[in-house]
Amino acid sequence: MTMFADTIFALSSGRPPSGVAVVRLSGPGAGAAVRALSGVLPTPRAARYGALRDPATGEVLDRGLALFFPGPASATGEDVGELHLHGGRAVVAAVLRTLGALPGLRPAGAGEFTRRAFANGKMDLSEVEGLADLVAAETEAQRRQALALASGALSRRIADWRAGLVKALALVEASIDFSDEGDVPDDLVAEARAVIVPLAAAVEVAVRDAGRGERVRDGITVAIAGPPNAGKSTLLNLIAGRDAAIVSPIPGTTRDVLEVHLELAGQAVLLLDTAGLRESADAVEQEGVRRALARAEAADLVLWLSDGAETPPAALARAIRVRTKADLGGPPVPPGWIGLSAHSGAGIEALLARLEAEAQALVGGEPALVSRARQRLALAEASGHLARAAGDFGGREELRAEELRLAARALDRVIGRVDVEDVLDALFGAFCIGK
Ligand SMILES: Nc1nc2c(ncn2[C@@H]2O[C@H](COP(=O)(O)OP(=O)(O)OP(=O)(O)O)[C@@H](O)[C@H]2O)c(=O)[nH]1
Ligand SMILES: [K+]
Ligand SMILES: [Mg+2]
Repeated sequence: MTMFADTIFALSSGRPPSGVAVVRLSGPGAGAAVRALSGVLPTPRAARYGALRDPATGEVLDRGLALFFPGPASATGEDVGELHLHGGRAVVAAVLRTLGALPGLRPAGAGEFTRRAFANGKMDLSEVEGLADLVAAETEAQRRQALALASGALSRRIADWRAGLVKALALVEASIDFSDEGDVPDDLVAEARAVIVPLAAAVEVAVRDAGRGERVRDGITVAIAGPPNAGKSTLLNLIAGRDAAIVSPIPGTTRDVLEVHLELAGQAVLLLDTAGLRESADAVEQEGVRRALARAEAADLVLWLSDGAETPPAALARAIRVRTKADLGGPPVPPGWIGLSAHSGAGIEALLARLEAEAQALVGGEPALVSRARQRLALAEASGHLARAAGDFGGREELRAEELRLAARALDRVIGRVDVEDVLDALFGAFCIGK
C-alpha cells in the first residue's frame, strides 16, 4: 500500500451546470474534510443528507449528500469522501474553494484518483486502460469491450496463463535438478510440454484476435472509391445525414480524403470519401488519386461505386460493388452488384445491411480480450517465447526454462507488473480530472 501524504479533491461529474455535481476526495485527510463541511463524519458507505458549511465562517454553501468510504476498502484504497451537490457553477466553485483552504488538501491532477488506485493495487494496468476506454466509449461495442477489460477479463486470463507457466517452469527446473543427479528426466519434460503447448496456442489465439479488439476501439474504416462523378460524395452525405462533402456535376470535385465518424449497428465507423480515380494531367488531382488509392487499400472495407460497369483495380478487388444512379435507368445492375439511387433512396437499405454484415464479420461476437497495440505487442512477445519453449532443446532444458521466464515477464508487462513507468504518464494524462 502506497501512502500519499496529501489529500486530493476534484469535481468528478461533468462540467457544471448539471443536476447534481459530485466532488470526490481521496487521501488521509478525506474524512476530516468531509466532517469539516458536513459537521459529522457520515457512517461509512451510507449517504448523509444535510447542510454543507464553510468551516471558517459557518456559512451554508449548499445542502447535499456526504459519504465516507474508509480505506483500504475504497475505490483508491485510501480514505475516500464524496459530496453530492446541486450542480450550479457557483455552488461547485464555493465547495472547491472551501476544500482547497483546508490543510493538506489540493486539487487533483488528471487521472490522479485512478493513479492512486493503481498504486494501491486496486486495479492493474489493463484494468486502468479498460477504464480509460469506458470513459471514452461512444458505441455499444466499445462500451461492452471496455467494461470487460475494466472488470478484469484480461487480468484473469493472464493470471490463469501465468499459473500454467509457473507449473511448467517448476517441472522444467525439476528436470534440470534431476539431470544433475544423472537421471534421464524425460517424463518431467514431457509433462511440462503438455502444459506449454496448449498455453502457447491459447495466447496465440488472443494475439490473433487483437485486431478485432483494436478495430472496435478505434473504429472500422470504410472507404468509398470509384471513378469521378460516380456519386461517391453524394453517398457519403446520404449515410452521414448531412452535407459533409461538396457534390457537383464536375468530375474531379473531391481532392482530399474526407472523414466522417458515424455509428453503424453499434460499431464506430470512419467513413472516407475519396477523389475519383482517373488518369489526370493536374498535379493536385494526381495527388488526390494517389491518396484515394492508398486510403482505400488500407481500409477495412471498401465501397466501389460506378454509374457504369467499371470494375475496381486489382488492389480493391475485395470491394463491395455498387452501381449508382439507378434512377437514370441504363443497363441492368451486374450480378453481385448492389443497385443504388442516392436521389430516390432505392437500394440504400440493402447497401447498409451489407455493410453492417461485413462489419459484424470483422468485429462482432464476444468482446476481444485485447484492444490496444500495447497489450497486443506484450502478448505477442509472450506468444513467441511460449512457441519456442514448446520446442526441442536437445537436452539443454535450461534454455526452455529461460524462454518460460521471458514469457512470464511479457505477461506481467500486459498487466503492468513490470516496466510500466513509461506507459503510466501517457495513460493517466489522458484521463480527465476527477477520474
Ligand atoms: N440521377 C442521379 N444523380 C446522382 C446520383 N448520385 C449522384 N448524382 C449526381 O452525380 C454528380 C456527381 O456526384 P458526386 O457525388 O459529386 O460524385 P463523386 O463521385 O463524388 O465525384 P468526384 O468527387 O468528382 O469524383 C452530381 O451531379 C450528383 O448530383 C443519383 O443517385 N442519381
Ligand atoms: K463530382
Ligand atoms: Mg466527390
